[in-house]
Amino acid sequence: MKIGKFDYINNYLPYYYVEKEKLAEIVTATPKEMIALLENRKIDYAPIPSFYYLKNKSKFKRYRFCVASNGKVYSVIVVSRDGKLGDRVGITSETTTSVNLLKVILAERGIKCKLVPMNAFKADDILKSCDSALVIGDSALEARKHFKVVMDLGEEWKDLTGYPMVFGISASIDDAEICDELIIRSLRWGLKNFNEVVKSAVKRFGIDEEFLRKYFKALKHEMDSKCEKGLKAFEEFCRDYKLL
Ligand SMILES: C=C(O[C@@H]1C=C(C(=O)O)C=C[C@H]1O)C(=O)O
Repeated sequence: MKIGKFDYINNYLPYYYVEKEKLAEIVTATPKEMIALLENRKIDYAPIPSFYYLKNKSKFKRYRFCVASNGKVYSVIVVSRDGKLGDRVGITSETTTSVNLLKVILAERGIKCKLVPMNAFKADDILKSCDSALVIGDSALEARKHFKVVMDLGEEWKDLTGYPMVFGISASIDDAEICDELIIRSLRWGLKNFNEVVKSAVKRFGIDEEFLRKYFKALKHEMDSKCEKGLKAFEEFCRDYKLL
């Protein structure tokens, strides 16, 4: 069985044990690439953007492994030079879920601005022609160092609904329960051996250890009843605003 993994630090902990023990073939890709890999049956199971899952529910089975946060997520953010949103918000080419989440948040807050889809994923590039930038994953972690965070979308969602935000959800076309069991087992191993995983990630990515600990603790990787409610609320908002 081939298992997809987001090419982001946010997938490092849950896959650490599987990769260390070589328990499965892992294929890394961006969230958008992952959809194509799964649909073309190049892989058997993977996290995919939750918005895409909601749009194509009948095509997929879904599982417990997810990429979520109950409050601040740190890696799905709008950044700018002056800390203001401005009129033109450039949207990273990597997102499927978060751009729709941003639409919901702006509409709920009554904020009007132009969302500009970009052919770029780094804040540096997006901010050349936009006032602010929605960035995700590792590019967001990098952007935090150089720009001001205008919004953390995990935090905004929690303020709006009281629920966690599920950004990505594991899915398959054919039955892949066995893959989900493996990743959940690996996730639990990672949480139990948190220090080893953090030390290894610091070495690999050269990120500040204190920040990494905070980041890994903020991420939720296993669906529970609160995440289910969060996902349902997101689906309802998206329907209300005709995004789905
Ligand atoms: C939590 C994150 O959310 C990501 C956001 C996605 C999207 O906007 O489509 C897809 C997958 C998630 O990994 C992140 O980028 O760190």
